[in-house]
Amino acid sequence: MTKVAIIYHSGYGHTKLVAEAVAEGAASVDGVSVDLVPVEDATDDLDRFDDADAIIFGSPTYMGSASGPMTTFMDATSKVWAEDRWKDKVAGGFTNSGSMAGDKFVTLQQFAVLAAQQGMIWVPLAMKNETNGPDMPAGDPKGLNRTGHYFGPGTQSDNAPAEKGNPPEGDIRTARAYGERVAKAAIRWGTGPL
Ligand SMILES: Cc1cc2nc3c(=O)[nH]c(=O)nc-3n(C[C@H](O)[C@H](O)[C@H](O)COP(=O)(O)O)c2cc1C
Repeated sequence: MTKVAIIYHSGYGHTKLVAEAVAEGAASVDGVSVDLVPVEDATDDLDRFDDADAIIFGSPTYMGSASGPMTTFMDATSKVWAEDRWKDKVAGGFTNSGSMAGDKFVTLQQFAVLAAQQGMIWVPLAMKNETNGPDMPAGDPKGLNRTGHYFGPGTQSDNAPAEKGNPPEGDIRTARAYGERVAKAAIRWGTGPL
């Protein structure tokens, strides 16, 4: 069994919906089990991820960076770093925010740098923005990767309750596809030392 952990923070529920879509995509791959963990349960229980083959980090973008609870978690992983415990695990990340851009890229970069410090193997989204062709207007909520982030999903929700349609279906589909991609990458990368 290949194990994919998704560690996320969500203050108001929007990023949680994205995290659930990432989990759904990963779980759709044969032979993959998923551990979807709110960051509040992860920071003091880092041993939980010892046997994960892939770890995906998710956070809303708050004030142009990962949220406070997520950066507290990131600091706590220095214990793991000191012992190289996440070295050679596959890594990924996603963020959700209110604006189409909203400085989401900073949050994705934070996750990629965390992965690099931990010696992990980062998996980018590898998905074209479906909404800049002639068939769909830029940013169409039905489109895949409509915010044009390549590091990982950069989804957008309106300042309204988190529910079906907010974030919109295109972003949820993008998140599902990313979960599936990271799970497949974990299978390809393999589980044991060389
Ligand atoms: C403290 C705070 C800071 C925010 N900063 C940003 C920001 O820098 N860029 C942005 O696009 N949206 C920003 N937003 C909007 C949130 O990213 C947006 O509401 C998101 O959906 C929240 O996700 P959550 O429901 O998972 O907490 C901010 C919201 C809060 C509460």
